[in-house]
Amino acid sequence: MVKGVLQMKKILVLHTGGTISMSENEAGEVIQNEENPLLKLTHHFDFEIDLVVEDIFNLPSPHIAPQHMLQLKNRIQKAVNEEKIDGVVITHGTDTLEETAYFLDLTLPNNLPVVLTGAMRSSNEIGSDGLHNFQSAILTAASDNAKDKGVLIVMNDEVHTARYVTKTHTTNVATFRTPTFGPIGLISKNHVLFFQELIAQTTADVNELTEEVFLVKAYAGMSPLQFELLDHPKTKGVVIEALGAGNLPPQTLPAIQKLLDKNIPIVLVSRCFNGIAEDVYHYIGGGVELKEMGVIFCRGLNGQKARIKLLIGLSAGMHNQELAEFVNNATS
Ligand SMILES: NC(=O)C[C@H](N)C(=O)O
Repeated sequence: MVKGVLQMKKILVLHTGGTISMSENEAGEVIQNEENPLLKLTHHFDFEIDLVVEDIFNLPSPHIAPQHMLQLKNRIQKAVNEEKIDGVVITHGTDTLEETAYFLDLTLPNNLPVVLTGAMRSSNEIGSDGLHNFQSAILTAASDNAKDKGVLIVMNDEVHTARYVTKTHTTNVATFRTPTFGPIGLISKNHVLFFQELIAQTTADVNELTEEVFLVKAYAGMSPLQFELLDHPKTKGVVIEALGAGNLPPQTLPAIQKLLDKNIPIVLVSRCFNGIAEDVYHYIGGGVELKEMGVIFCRGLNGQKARIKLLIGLSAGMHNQELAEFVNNATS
């Protein structure tokens, strides 16, 4: 590098598939492409950022599994160690984007910006949001202010954290929201502006993944049968989206106790869209009783992210108290 000359930022772009890389056919169906249309469109960008582009997968995001997330983590770690990159952008289908983002948030120790984005309208639809979101994600990944903020999601001119963002609408371009406290930043034209940041969390390195961590949702009159069926040698952990502040129908308790007696960790979040689950209610099936039974309360995460956290804790070899503290998500 010549002294006094600013070096161009180098951003690793990993395309994984999703609507952002798809097109609509004549029948109005959204289909996969052999070649990512974004590759042909980047000449529209007028910033000087060196993009190192890789089609790591070409999958609709319902086909993405924790094994793919692990592959992404390993690829990013390799780039950090060997390729002198300044940031990473991952394009991804939106259906499971929050799970991949949170997996990376929990497993990548570095402070480098890692930004995920996607699209709600495919590449040839009127008002397609893919190229714009891609550009915003690149600008964010190249921003010095995006360092040390954990993994970020950039969609529709907003910057959200992997920890608390969620997909809230099936089709609307403003689908990604953080119900608890909103986005942490905004994209205003080509400027990335941050307004708040999260308290740091514990990360865990994983090289292999535990299988069979389940997610179940509670409902009025819930049958204990669902928990009885989970009493299986392959079951490694269960996350329950409980009612309200963290309560369950009383008839489910004996089956849950049986799982706990077998040392299967049971993690509880709320099925509510907003707020945290806590041991507030003291009646049969209330949070106080569930906590006394040994159910782990996970604060503020939704069910799918609590499942990723339990999966990572178990995969990192954590048990009992250590696992409970990791999954609890408490910072005080
Ligand atoms: N908007 C999208 O990307 C949704 C698509 N079904 C996916 O997740 O791959």
